[in-house]
Amino acid sequence: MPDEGRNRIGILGGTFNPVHLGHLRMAEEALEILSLQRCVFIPAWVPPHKPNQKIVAFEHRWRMLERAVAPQPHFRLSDVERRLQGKSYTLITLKTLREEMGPSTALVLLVGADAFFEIHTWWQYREIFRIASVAVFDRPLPQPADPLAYLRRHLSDDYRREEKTSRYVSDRFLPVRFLETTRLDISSSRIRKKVAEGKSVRFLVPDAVLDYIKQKRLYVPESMNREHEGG
Ligand SMILES: Nc1ncnc2c1ncn2[C@@H]1O[C@H](COP(=O)(O)OP(=O)(O)OP(=O)(O)O)[C@@H](O)[C@H]1O
Ligand SMILES: O=C(O)c1ccc[n+]([C@@H]2O[C@H](COP(=O)([O-])O)[C@@H](O)[C@H]2O)c1
Repeated sequence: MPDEGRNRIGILGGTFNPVHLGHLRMAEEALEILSLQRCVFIPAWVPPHKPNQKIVAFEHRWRMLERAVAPQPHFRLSDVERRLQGKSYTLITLKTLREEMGPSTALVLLVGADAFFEIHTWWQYREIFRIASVAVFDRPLPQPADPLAYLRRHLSDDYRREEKTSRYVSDRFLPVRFLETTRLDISSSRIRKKVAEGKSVRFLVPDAVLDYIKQKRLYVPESMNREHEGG
């Protein structure tokens, strides 16, 4: 179904371990550039591709997101992946949201370039491109990637660049857009590392998230937490 006249909702899934200003800026720019009604943040219950990573409890990631998202009128938080349990496959999430939101809503999946160029490894990834259009956000990548070659190789060789809109379109799948957005070289992994080393992460996460990290002593090595408890 074409997007015209439908509510357009941005879907930003992630581990959010923790949520940071890169995520929030991504949602803010998506609202503006893509004329979205709102942007929904979806913390993964079990991120499918991070099996060996130490991830803080869903409850902590949720509470940090609440603090980051709640003050923003066009941002929402969804517990759909908590309700679904098991591994958080994006296709299942999108299908569930489509049922919940109904056909008058057009879903726009928001992903960073690092995640996008791995999307061919996601579960039944082709189906994702039938349910949601995709918007890709600039992020420094280890190697330059060619969007058209990638789409043709992994999805359909009829993908082409529409000059007027600069979207990549196909007769079989929904459009994909690469956005020129503010590049913020902020990542959750770098934030966790800094906290573990006792360094400041102020101005990388919202103050309310920083307070939560400090209060719960998240990302601090176990040994230091033991020292803390011991006085
Ligand atoms: N600074 C950023 N700029 C653009 N996109 C981002 C940025 N940080 C995260 N994203 C995107 O947001 C989504 C969720 O990211 P995620 O929660 O895994 O954060 P992360 O910073 O990439 O985490 P980690 O460093 O632990 O891998 C992904 O699509 C990711 O590409
Ligand atoms: O569906 C999949 O197979 C799949 C594989 C890897 C990542 N994802 C989703 O991509 C989003 C970003 O994932 P991550 O691991 O970079 O935080 C998050 O919503 C994940 O659930 C989804």
